[in-house]
Amino acid sequence: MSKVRAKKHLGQHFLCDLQVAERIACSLTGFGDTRNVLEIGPGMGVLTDYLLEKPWELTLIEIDSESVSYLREKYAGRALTILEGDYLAGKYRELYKAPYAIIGNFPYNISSQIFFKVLEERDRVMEVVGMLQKEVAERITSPKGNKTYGILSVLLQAFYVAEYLFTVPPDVFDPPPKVNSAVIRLKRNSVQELPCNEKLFFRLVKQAFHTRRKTLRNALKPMGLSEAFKSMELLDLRAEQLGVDDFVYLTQKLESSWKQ
Ligand SMILES: C[S@@+](CC[C@H](N)C(=O)[O-])C[C@H]1O[C@@H](n2cnc3c(N)ncnc32)[C@H](O)[C@@H]1O
Repeated sequence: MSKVRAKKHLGQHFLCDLQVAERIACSLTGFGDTRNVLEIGPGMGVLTDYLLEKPWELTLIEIDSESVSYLREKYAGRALTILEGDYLAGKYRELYKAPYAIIGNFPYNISSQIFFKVLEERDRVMEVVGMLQKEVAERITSPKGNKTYGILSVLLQAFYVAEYLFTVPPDVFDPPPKVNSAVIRLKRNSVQELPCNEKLFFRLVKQAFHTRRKTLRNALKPMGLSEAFKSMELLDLRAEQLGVDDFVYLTQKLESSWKQ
């Protein structure tokens, strides 16, 4: 089997260090009694080899047809499902009726989009182990008050416990990326539904960080604030100073101020 040619536009940087691959694969814990695992972007299967040693019901989704042919040949006769397609376009509600986990050395050009998709699927996705650019990994796992704290930190931390596991240097990939990478893990928390209008919560968080240097009173102006809402002291702060609970509280207050 000849190797797959790395295609830049698909974010293909193949992991060559088997110890790192094993460490990533072993970071998946099966949290929430989940046995169904979806690997995004398996490439030539460096993580897949280790995942196959575990008791997972494994499905791979890979956009690159050359990789898919390679994988079909490599894993012929093995108990796993290989799908060719774009993870972002997939309908996983049909594929998975039960909870599932996601793992991958993600294509860095779409790693934020992958996590927004995870948020859409949050009622089913129990655990995520992913390698991505270090900068995005820091953003997702950042606590409030940090410069890197942003939209994905708040939205994901509302529904998941986020951990930064370890940093990975560029020289373990072929071809090496220009940036450092990091592996993170998300585990679903016990929040089924936030105690506020969730659609409005998502809108408010995005609006708050849109102009993150402004106080919330100014940043949230486009949402149509009543005088009573504007007088709240919390609005003297900037978005990066607020935790998930503060955003929930603001959402509740904003919605009730519109009803008055
Ligand atoms: C960084 S490489 C990782 C490959 C392999 N897992 C490894 O560690 O060597 C990212 C992989 O994601 C695939 N990919 C890119 N965009 C994708 C998408 N939208 N859906 C599914 N796979 C995608 C690429 O073809 C590539 O194989």
